[in-house]
Amino acid sequence: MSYLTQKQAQDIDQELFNEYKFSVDQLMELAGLSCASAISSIYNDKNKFLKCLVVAGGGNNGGDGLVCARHLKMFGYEPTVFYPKRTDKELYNNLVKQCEKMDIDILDKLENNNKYSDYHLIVDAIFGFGFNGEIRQPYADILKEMKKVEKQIPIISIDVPSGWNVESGPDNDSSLEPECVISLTAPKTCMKHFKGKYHFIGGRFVPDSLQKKYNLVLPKYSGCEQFVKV
Ligand SMILES: NC(=O)C1=CN([C@@H]2O[C@H](COP(=O)(O)OP(=O)(O)OC[C@H]3O[C@@H](n4cnc5c(N)ncnc54)[C@H](O)[C@@H]3O)[C@@H](O)[C@H]2O)[C@H](O)CC1
Ligand SMILES: [K+]
Repeated sequence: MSYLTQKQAQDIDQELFNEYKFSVDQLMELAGLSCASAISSIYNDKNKFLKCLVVAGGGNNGGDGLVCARHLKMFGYEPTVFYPKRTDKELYNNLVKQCEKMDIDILDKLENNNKYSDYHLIVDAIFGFGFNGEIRQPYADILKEMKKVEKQIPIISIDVPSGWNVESGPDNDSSLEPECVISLTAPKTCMKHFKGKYHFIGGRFVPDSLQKKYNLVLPKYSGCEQFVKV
């Protein structure tokens, strides 16, 4: 199977926008839908897994999380979004509005009466392939708190486990160990270090010609599925 460097992931992303003329909203919708679909294929028992906390960062990974929350709600879950630093751009403002109109709470803070342990699943949509350097606040503290509950509450990371170096993977004691990762387009090289239970590929929007250009060898999607298990 192919693994992408950070630059390859960014190049493919740019090519999808510039040469293939997709808009970011389109790809984000398919990415978020594939994540919610993969999640519901595994964590399908609503008696055990109902309340989901989607932790969203300020970039497109966070946008995927906002879309994923909306689809989780459609699929019968009770998602809440923790969005500590909102990005004031039309795309993200609209995604927030869509969630609010679907009665999904968007929180700026998690407090004593609303904490990680109140949820059955945590969706990590903080950083994807745009992550670089040392983790800055407030995300450094947030990731530490998520780390504390990862043995009790399954963490599902969208595209890249947040805080991992996109290429070299986990690099310190506070690196998350998600139970499930949904790699979008193709896994990044950090996923060679993944030791969790479930790895999916999602984001079914890469045309054959682009797949050939980058020599991507990936598991094949079946039928009309939005995700494929690795
Ligand atoms: N082609 C695809 O596969 C698509 C994937 N999508 C998703 O988009 C992300 C990549 O999005 P991008 O906006 O480029 O970057 P991120 O969201 O990963 O991160 C940027 C965000 O994070 C901040 N940041 C970066 N480093 C740090 C740090 N060390 N400390 C704190 N904050 C940091 C930065 O300032 C930005 O706010 C990809 O992974 C997929 O999830 C698209 O949705 C569709 C196409
Ligand atoms: K992530």
